[in-house]
Amino acid sequence: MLSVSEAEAIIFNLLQPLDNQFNTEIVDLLSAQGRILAVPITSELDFPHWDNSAMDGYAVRYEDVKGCDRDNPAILDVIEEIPAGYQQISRLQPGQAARIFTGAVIPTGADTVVMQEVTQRQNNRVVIQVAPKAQEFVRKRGSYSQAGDELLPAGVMVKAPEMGILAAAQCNQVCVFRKPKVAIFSTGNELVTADKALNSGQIVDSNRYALMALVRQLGAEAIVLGIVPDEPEALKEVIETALISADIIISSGGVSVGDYDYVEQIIQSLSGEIHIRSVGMKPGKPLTVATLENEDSDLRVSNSEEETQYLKSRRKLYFGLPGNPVSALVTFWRFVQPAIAKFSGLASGWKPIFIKVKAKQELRSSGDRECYIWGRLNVVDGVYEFALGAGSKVSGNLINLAQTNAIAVLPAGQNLIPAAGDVSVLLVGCHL
Ligand SMILES: Nc1nc2c(c(=O)[nH]1)N[C@H]1C(S)=C(S)[C@@H](COP(=O)(O)OP(=O)(O)OC[C@H]3O[C@@H](n4cnc5c(N)ncnc54)[C@H](O)[C@@H]3O)O[C@H]1N2
Ligand code: MOO
Ligand SMILES: [Mg+2]
Repeated sequence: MLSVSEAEAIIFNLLQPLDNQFNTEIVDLLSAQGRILAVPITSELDFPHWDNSAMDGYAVRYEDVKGCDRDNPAILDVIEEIPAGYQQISRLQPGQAARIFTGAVIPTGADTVVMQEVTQRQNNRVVIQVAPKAQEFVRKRGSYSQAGDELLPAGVMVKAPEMGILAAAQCNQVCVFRKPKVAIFSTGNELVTADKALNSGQIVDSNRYALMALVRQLGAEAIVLGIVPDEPEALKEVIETALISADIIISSGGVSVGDYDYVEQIIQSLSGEIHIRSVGMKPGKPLTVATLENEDSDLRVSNSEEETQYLKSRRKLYFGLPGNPVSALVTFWRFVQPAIAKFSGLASGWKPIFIKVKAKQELRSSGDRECYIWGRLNVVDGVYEFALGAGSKVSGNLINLAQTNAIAVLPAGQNLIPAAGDVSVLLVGCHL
């Protein structure tokens, strides 16, 4: 059985991330939030665009004010007022000052700004009793970045600061990676949708809803293909459908050793290659990972020869998650989430995030497999602490998974972490 790190390495190597030759689209700036930049962003603008004032005060010539103090104040004629957005009229001559406000253009002839708090106004003259440093409170043109500098690299997800930077650079059409298309379906005769009455022996296909939420949370497009009965033909059809429209396929259920677990068999019948059949982890042992040839609908339209070759070279990644709801979510968080994040074009921040924290309670595991115990990461007196989730830690117990934001990891061979001991936890529900 593969270790978790071996399985992770196999998955990350199988990934063929979206690239900026065939997998980009142009979106309006307002629709760029949450998208991933496909090309670096530069601007012809300098930032700041011109020398401007960092303070409300007076624009002066340093020569006129250097060395002044309470006994020898500098007294200057105030020749005009320059609020932000105003274009000055006259050039500052020796012995002159201009009233200036934060953000306003530094008038020609001035090179320093004196804060108004250290001045006294006397009609149309200003008395300055504290000598500033040369060029103090002047935001020099181009001091943040120069025309042509890279403002944002490719592979960055557009969040609030990046939205501001794109706007400041007047990047109104943004080139981003297209969204990953992730097909989701569930397998099992016992399953019904949430809106159906439950007959005896039936349960709701809760995995679909949870997995759809996780896929969307990553900014990917969820293609929900519903419930597939435990019939080989039905499963084959839905996988073929998924192969046409999706980059990544996620199924849950039917990957264990039961007589109705057909996923592996059908993947092989579609000449898929199975790379992972099970992993030494609990929960999540029966995880199945495969690749299948590209039956992309794009292949049918007349592409350029180059694009056809490109599409043919792109295999589809298949994750057969275990049916147990907690197993499905834990294997998603541990493997599928970083895989989709890397596939989506993120240059960094896609790897799973583990942090070392204190365990609030004693943590136990069988020790035979790498054990994932769900719970919550809380901040107690400014320090992260991992608190166990409620209820029995069995992989069918979805109900007690509520509010989970972290999963404690006990490596194989370690079956106990004492209360207040150090534990490594996997952050879930967020990625940097
Ligand atoms: N003899 C053995 N039996 C099992 C083994 C084993 O090694 N030897 N592995 C166990 C482990 S570990 C897991 S995990 C499960 C996984 O089995 P499957 O992936 O084949 O899942 P199913 O059998 O189809 O379902 C398992 C369980 O989960 C419920 N389920 C299934 N799909 C959904 C869904 N979409 N939403 C909510 N719940 C779902 C299903 O009703 C079953 O209760 O195998 C163990 N068995
Ligand atoms: O993989 Mo199972 O999730 O140990 O129940
Ligand atoms: Mg089964």
